[in-house]
Amino acid sequence: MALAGRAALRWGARLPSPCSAAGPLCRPGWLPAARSERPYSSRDKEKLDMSTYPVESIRNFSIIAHVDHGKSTLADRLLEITGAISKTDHNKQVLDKLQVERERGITVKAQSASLFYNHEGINYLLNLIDTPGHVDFSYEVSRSLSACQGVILVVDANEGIQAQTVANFYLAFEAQLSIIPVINKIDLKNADPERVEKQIEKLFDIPRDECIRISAKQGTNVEKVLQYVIEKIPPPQCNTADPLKALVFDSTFDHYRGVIANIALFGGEIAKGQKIVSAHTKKRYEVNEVGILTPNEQPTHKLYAGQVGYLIAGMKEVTEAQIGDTLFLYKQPVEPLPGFKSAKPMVFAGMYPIDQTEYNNLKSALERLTLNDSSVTVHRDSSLALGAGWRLGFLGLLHMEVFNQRLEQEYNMSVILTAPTVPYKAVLSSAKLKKEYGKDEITIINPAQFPDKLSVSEYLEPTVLGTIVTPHEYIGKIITLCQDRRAVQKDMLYIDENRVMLKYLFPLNEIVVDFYDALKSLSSGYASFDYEDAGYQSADLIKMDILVNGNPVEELATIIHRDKAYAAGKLLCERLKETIPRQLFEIAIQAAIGKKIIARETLKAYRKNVVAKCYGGDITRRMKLLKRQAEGKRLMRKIGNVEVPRDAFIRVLKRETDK
Ligand SMILES: Nc1nc2c(ncn2[C@@H]2O[C@H](COP(=O)(O)OP(=O)(O)OP(=O)(O)O)[C@@H](O)[C@H]2O)c(=O)[nH]1
Repeated sequence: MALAGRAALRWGARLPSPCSAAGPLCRPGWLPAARSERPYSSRDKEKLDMSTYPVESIRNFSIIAHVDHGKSTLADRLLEITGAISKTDHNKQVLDKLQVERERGITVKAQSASLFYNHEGINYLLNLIDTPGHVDFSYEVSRSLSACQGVILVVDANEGIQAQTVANFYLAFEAQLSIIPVINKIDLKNADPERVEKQIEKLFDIPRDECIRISAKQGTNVEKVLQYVIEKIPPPQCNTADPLKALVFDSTFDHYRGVIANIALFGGEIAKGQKIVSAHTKKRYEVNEVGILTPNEQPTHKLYAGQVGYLIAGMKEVTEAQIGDTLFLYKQPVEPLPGFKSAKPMVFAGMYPIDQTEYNNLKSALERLTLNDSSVTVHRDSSLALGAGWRLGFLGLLHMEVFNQRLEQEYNMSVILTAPTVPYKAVLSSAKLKKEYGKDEITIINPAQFPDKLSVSEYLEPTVLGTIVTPHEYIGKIITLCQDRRAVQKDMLYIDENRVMLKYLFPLNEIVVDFYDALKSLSSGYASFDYEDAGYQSADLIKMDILVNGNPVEELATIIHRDKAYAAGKLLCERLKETIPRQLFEIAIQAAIGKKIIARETLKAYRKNVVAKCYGGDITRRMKLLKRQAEGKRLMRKIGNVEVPRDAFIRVLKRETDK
């Protein structure tokens, strides 16, 4: 079932059409004023006429904020005020459609909704694009912004400006969008909107009297937000008389209808039956359906310049509706709009079926899920211990966890994920390797590909510029944590008397796994963190192998900075010792760099008491049994046949053991 359809069933979101309001689905809570402002439709799926909304009446905007500051709650209120959804408890966070979003209370995939609103006698079409707040999904934020002329910047009245508030502000500022600062949660006991206004003025140079104080939860002042949207955000600058120019800013996959592309029209109009061309792939399509999201799909006769909606045109894969692509009419080419930077995977991990007989099912689940999430990269891979699988690239660790959770929940697949690694690089010096790869520099996403030091002139590691916002009492501990993670301080600024913003250059691999957890725990949850790509730097990297009775365990190999190898090797050996069951012979668990052993744990033999029944009488029999047991042990050691149950590796590889 389409996401939109599923959302409608589960949360009762529906259209405020006159007919449905009187029908059996009718619930109290409709806002009568909103009904008359909406273009007439006698049935939900009947096509709407959007020609009554000229460019001047359109406002395209996004809500941006630090995680949990209340974007989705504010979006719900805006949807209620404009009558897009009914005011019931079932309609909490309507734009968070995925099960994982509802369970984790985070927005993963940006969603849009067209709202109809009458202000001072004029009907407006307000296109709201909800965006995710977590750092892993900032790629979604920047592409949502490209379809907007303004943003509502939501800041929690108690927490104040946080790391992602800063990052999101700059995304909007650099895109030259109008910014409406909104201070949310003023109903909280500890709310201090005045302090937050001062922070906004100091950091973003926005006069404090331009901030709106609201409670999205209770609906206080939310109408004022809509008023500001109309007054402060300019309408899009475009013309319906121009040739069609549509920006694809998102796409989803529906099993029945193929790709559904979210588009923003920067010129012209689009309707069913028109032939369109993708500027990126040069492929031609015939439009099957256009419409708006209310937030469910609502077909329209046409979409006009300035409007935001969806398009279905027989595209079979999400890659055909490339995010950032421009669509134009066949034989009426236009200058393509500037595209976006494509999503760059930051974290790679191997993925294997728990049982190899599940390989094909997992393959098709992966294919279907990646159709909906084009930011995941997939390459086939295989491992001696885990069999055939894939190496996947994710935007960050949360993205990896969310993807895994979606595989389990939406496709009923349980998988093994190997230890995450970041994309390292090696500048090759060996002529042989250069010839083999056809280039001088290679990216290493799998420790198995790590080239030997002798064939490399330099290893490089990815870095990020991290922003930390914290109450000042935690600064000391945070600075120690950052230094421990090999980070270099770049800036430090007091945003008010007791809040500090720190900027650090981090090696990416030092923050991907548990940095955020460590930061949260040492600041009692008060410090926030965000980061952006900062290129590569030279690093003393090595490949660390884990050996079990002298045999390397391929999937436990990691690429690591030399200074960190000893501690990491020791930890892995200890963990393995805990997870491998004792056997009839002794097991050596070692961490090694090349031939050099850097850590060792010994798992003592489980000494089966083979002579227990001999009552000390028959010495010959006793000796014979002991000899046989020793032979058994030697044989096992000799062939290195350590019986490690599969789930022992899984427990070591899975991140739960990191804690
Ligand atoms: N007291 C109070 N709580 C609020 C208010 N607005 C939102 N909340 C609560 O704050 C929490 C986070 O709200 P969300 O709307 O999910 O936040 P978000 O910014 O969309 O979060 P992400 O989607 O994860 O980025 C929820 O528990 C809301 O109920 C408010 O005005 N007052």
